[in-house]
Amino acid sequence: MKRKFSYSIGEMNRRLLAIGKSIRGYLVISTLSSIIGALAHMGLMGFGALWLLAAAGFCGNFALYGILTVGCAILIAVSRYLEGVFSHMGAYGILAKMRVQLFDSIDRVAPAWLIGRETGDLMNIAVSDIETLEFFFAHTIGPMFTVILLPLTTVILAFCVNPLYAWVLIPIYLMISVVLPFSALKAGRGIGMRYRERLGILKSKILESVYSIRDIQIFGAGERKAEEIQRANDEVNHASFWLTLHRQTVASFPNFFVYLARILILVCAGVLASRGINNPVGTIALSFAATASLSSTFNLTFVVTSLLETYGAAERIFQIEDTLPETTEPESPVSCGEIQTIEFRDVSFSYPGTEKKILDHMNLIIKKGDQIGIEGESGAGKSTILRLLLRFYAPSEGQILLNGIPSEKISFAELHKRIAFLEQDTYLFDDTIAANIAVAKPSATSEEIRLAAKRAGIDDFIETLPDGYDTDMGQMNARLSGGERQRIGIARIFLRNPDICLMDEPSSALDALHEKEMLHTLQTEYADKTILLISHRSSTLTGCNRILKMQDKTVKEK
Ligand SMILES: Nc1ncnc2c1ncn2[C@@H]1O[C@H](COP(=O)(O)OP(=O)(O)OP(=O)(O)O)[C@@H](O)[C@H]1O
Repeated sequence: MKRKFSYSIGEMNRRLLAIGKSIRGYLVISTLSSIIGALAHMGLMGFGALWLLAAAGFCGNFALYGILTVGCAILIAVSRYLEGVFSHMGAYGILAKMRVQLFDSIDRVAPAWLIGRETGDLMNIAVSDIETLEFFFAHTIGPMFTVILLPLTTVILAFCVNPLYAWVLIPIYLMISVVLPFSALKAGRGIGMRYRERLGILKSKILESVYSIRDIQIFGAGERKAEEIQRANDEVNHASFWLTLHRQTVASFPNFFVYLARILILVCAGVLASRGINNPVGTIALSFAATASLSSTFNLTFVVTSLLETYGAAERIFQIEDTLPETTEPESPVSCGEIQTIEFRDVSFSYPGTEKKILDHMNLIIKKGDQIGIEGESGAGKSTILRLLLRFYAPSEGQILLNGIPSEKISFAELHKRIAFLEQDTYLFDDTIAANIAVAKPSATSEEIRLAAKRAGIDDFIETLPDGYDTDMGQMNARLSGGERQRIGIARIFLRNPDICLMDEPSSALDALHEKEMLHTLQTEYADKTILLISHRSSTLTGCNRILKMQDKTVKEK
C-alpha cells in the first residue's frame, strides 16, 4: 500500500537537529566519544593483529603494539561510557523541552482542534511518541559520523597497503553505509508510521474503557469492549509483525557484505601473491581493521530500522505543531473595556471542512445585565453560539462585536478575562480544593477563595472535609457529587469575576433541588452580570429575563 507522508526524511532530520541545537554541547561530546570509540575498536583489532604478528616474529615493535592495543581497549571503555552518559543526558533534556513545546502547540490550536479528537491518541503522542524521539538524539547522530569516518580511515589504510584492497572495499562500504540504510528507510517508513498510528488507536481504546468503566458495567458492554480492544491489539500485532520482519531482514543483509569483504581481502591477497607482491602483515592488519570498521558501519542499518518508529512518531508530533489554529491572536489588539453590549451581526457559520450551515444570517444584541436562556432542539446550534463568542471558531460570514469592537481584534487574554464558561462537568485537578478554585485567579488570597466558595454555596461542605480547603482532590475527586463539582466551577467564576458568564447545560448533572439552588445562587449573586444559559430543561431557564429559541439556523425571541 502506498502511503503519503507530510514530511520528507531530510525535512524531519533538519527539524530534529534544529530542536537538538539547545543540547549542542552534549551532542558534540557524545558524537566525539562515539567516533573515538569506533576508531579505537578498529585500532584494537588492527594493533591487536600486529601485536600477535610481532609475537610470532613476523614484524617488530612488540611492546609498542601491545601498548597501543591496551590503550585502544581503555579508550573504548571510556568513550562508550561518555557517549552513553552525554547522549542520554542531552536526549532526556530535549524530551522535557519537547513535552512543553507540544503542550504549547495543543494550547494554541485548542479547543477547536480538540473537539472530536481521541484523548488516548493525543496522550500517546504526548507521552509515548515523544519518548520514541530519544532514539534520534541518543543513538543516531554518533553513528551518522562514524559511518563516514570509519570507511574513510579503512580505505586510506587499504590504499597504503595496496590500492587493490581499496577498490575492492569501496563498493562494499557504499552498499553498507548508503544503499542498504536508505533502501531500508524508504521501504520501511510506511510500516513504522502504521505501527505508531495503530498503537495510538489501541491506547485510546484502553483509556476510553477505563474512563467509561461505569457505563460499560451498567450496560453489560464488557464483552463488546474487550472484543474491540482485542481487534485493536491484533492490528498492532500485525503492524509489529511487519516491523520485526523488516528489522530482521535489513539487519541480516549487511552481515553478508561483512563476510564478503573478508573473502575479497583474502582473494586480493591471493591475486597480489600470485604477482609476487607479498605483504602478509599489512593484509592481516587490514583484514582485522576492515572487519571492525564494517561491523560498526553496519550498525547504521540497524539504527535506520529503529529510526522508522522515530520518524513515525516525529511526523505525528510535527503535524500537531504545524496545525494552524482556527482563530489567531490579533496583531494589534484593542481593549474593549467592561462589556456592555454583544452583537451578532449577520453571522453565518459552518464547521471547518463541512458544508452544512449551522447558523445562517443570525442577528442578536445582548445588553449588560441580560440574563438570557437559549433553548432549542438537540443539534440546532446552541453550543456553537457560545463557541463563536469565545472565539474557538470564527464566523464564516458576519461579525461578532463586543462594545462595537470586532471580537477578532480583542486579545484572547482579555476575552477569557471578561467571559467565563461553565460546562456540564467541572474538571478538578489533582491538587487541593483551594488550588482548584484558585485556577481562576492564581494570585487569590485564602480569604478571596473562601468568599468565592461561600457565594457558590460550597464553603459549608468544604469545612466538613478532613483537611478543609487543603483537602487533596486526587483522592476526593470521585467522591464529590455532580452538584459539588459544579459549585467548585461556580466558585471559580466568582473568583474570576468576569463581565459575562456562559453556561452550557450547567445543571444537567444535578437533581431538581440542587439545580434550583445553583440557579438561585447565580441569579442573586450575579444579578448585575450578563448571563447566557443553554438548557433543554425549561425549569432551568425560568429565572432568565430573555428566552431565545434556536430555530431555522438563527435565534428567535420567545
Ligand atoms: N467540530 C464540529 N465539526 C463538525 N460539526 C460539528 C462540530 N461540532 C458540532 N457540530 C455539529 O453542529 C451542529 C450544532 O452543534 P451544537 O453542539 O451547537 O448543537 P446544540 O444545539 O448545542 O446541541 P445539543 O443541545 O445536543 O448540545 C450539530 O449538528 C453538530 O453535529
